[in-house]
Order: sequence, then C-alpha cells, then structure tokens
Amino acid sequence: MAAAAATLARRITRSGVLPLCRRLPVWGRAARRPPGLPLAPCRAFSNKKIQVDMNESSGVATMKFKSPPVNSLNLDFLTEFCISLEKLENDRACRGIIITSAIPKIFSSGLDITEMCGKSTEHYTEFWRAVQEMWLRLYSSNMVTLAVVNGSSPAGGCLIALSCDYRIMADNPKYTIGLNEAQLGIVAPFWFKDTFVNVVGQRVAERSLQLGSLYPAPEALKFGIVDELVPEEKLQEKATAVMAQWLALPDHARQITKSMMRKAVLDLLVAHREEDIKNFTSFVSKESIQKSLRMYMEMLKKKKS
Ligand SMILES: CCCC/C=C/CC(=O)SCCNC(=O)CCNC(=O)[C@H](O)C(C)(C)COP(=O)(O)OP(=O)(O)OC[C@H]1O[C@@H](n2cnc3c(N)ncnc32)[C@H](O)[C@@H]1OP(=O)(O)O
Repeated sequence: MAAAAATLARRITRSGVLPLCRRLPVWGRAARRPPGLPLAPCRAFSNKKIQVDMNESSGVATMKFKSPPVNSLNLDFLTEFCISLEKLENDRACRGIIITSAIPKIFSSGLDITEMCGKSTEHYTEFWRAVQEMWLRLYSSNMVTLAVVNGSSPAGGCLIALSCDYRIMADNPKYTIGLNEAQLGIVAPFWFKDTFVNVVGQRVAERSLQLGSLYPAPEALKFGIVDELVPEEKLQEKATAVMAQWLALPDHARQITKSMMRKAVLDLLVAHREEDIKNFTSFVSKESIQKSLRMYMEMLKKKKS
C-alpha cells in the first residue's frame, strides 16, 4: 500500500501537480519516539522576520511572523518565508505547520504596498516572482498547514490563511479578514481568486472580491472564510487539537487528496507564471494605479492623526 502510494505520488510529482515539493508522501513519516525515551527537544530557527519552532516529538512546527509594525509582506519577508517553508518541507520529521503572528492584533497586513510604489520594472518582477513562489510553496505543501489568525489579515495576509488546510481565527470582531484589493483600486490576480473560490465558493467570492470586503471575525466565519472562531487565549490549545486530528490520518492519503483538490489551480499559475508577472508589472506601473496606491498609503497615515 505504501509502495503504491509512493509510485502514484512520484507520477503526480512528475506531471507537475506539486511542482515545488520534492518529498514523496510516505505512510506516517513523522519521527517516531521509542517509548521510554525522554521528549525530543524543540529545534528552532529564526531569521529576522519569522520565528520557527519545531517540536520534534509531535512533528509540528510553529511559524510566527514577527515583522513590526504589521507583518507586511515585503521581498525580504517573502524570501524568508519561502526558505523556512522549504526547510520544513525537506525535514522528514515535520508533518505539520502552524502559521501565526507574534505581533499583537495583526496576522499580516498583506503585501507591502511600498514594494509596489515608485519602483523599477525589475523590482516589480522580482517582487511578484517572490509572491508567486510563496503561494506555490504554501498551497502545494505536503505538510498539514494550519493558519491561526490572531489578528487582522487583509489581502495577501488573507491569501496566506486561505492557502492553508484549515483556519482558526481569534473571536474578536475588531479583527478583519478578506481580499480587499478592490478597495485599493487594484485587482486580485486569478490565483488569489481561485484560492478564494476553492474555500468559499463562487458566489461569496464574487461578491466579496467586487466589493473588496473585509469581514469582522464573526462574519468571516459565517461566509466560510475561516473554519472556527476561538477565544484568543484558547488559540494555542485549539491549534494543537486540530493539528492532532489532521495528523491522525495516514500522510499519503491526505497528501494525495490535497494535491488532487488543488492541482488545477496550481497548474494554471505554473503554466502562466511569466505572463502573470508581465501582467502585474504592466498593471502596477500604470500612473493611475500608482496614484491609487499612493492615495491609499496616505489614507492609512491620515487615519492615525
Ligand atoms: C496589482 C495586483 C494585485 C496585487 C495584490 C495585492 C494584495 C495586497 O496584499 S495589497 C495590500 C493590502 N493591505 C491592506 O489593505 C492593509 C492596509 N493596512 C491596514 O489596514 C492597517 O494598517 C492594519 C489593519 C493592517 C493595521 O492597522 P493599525 O492601526 O494597527 O496600524 P497602522 O497605523 O494602519 O499601520 C502601521 C504602519 O504600517 C503601515 N502599513 C500598514 N499596512 C501596510 C502595507 N500593506 N504595506 C505597507 N505599509 C503598511 C502604515 O502605513 C503605518 O505606517 P507608518 O507608521 O509609517 O504611518
């Protein structure tokens, strides 16, 4: 059974379903601790913007965004995120990741708008390739991915949550989540839209995208953007329980099912990556779009005073 699964996974990988995952799914590949031995220590690696703690006995890594003030996704953040994901993906002891924030009240403010303002075409190209790479890695991950949304999560922040297998959000109506690109005068790319549709369905996605809706946590639950609301102080406990439930299944069955569900959407971006970069750079370089983004940034600053 395990051999058949591995063969199937190899075929899937060759046909490009999981273009970025190098590991083959195998039955229960978590490091098993022989009974009687002391608990394996936690390994940790931390760069500037993301703290990663790997619990070797459970096979679960926790990734905490720690890029003040609002965890915006700039080029350095995205690069670090991709490297961390790759390290964990290649670590046979790691079966699941919990993605959360160390910044109070903010999960992530989405793409760093300053990366899309007044820069060169080369910069936009490099930035957009990093955004694509982050999504391709996360959406195609073999690991169980759990978003613990412990603060507001607009646009690119919402995309990270939507790309996970399950979303738990803090039960606080002050925290909002959604793909609000239209409010900035920009358009969510097709793969943001497809990820959203795969979570909430066509109707909710269409209305939310056109209106650029940001939903307070209770509404986000109602529309299926998140799977559960949990009091903030219970998030950790709940995340551990949800992860244990997902990890109770044989890895290969879950992984093959996941790639089957996500294949079409992933393949589309892989096939049109360069075109998508060109679309982004020409769109974002337009003076009208630059003006919208500048106005939005000014509005954010004014809101404070
Ligand atoms: C063109 C093709 C499609 C491209 C796709 C784009 C997807 C995206 O992700 S676009 C980004 C969308 N993001 C947003 O709309 C979020 C904007 N930010 C907020 O709503 C709020 O900042 C917040 C709810 C996240 C937090 O509010 P809070 O009151 O705690 O903090 P602020 O005072 O507003 O912000 C602090 C500081 O951070 C700057 N900032 C906030 N968000 C961003 C951002 N996404 N990029 C760059 N900078 C951001 C904000 O201006 C403040 O800066 P100063 O302290 O210098 O004033």
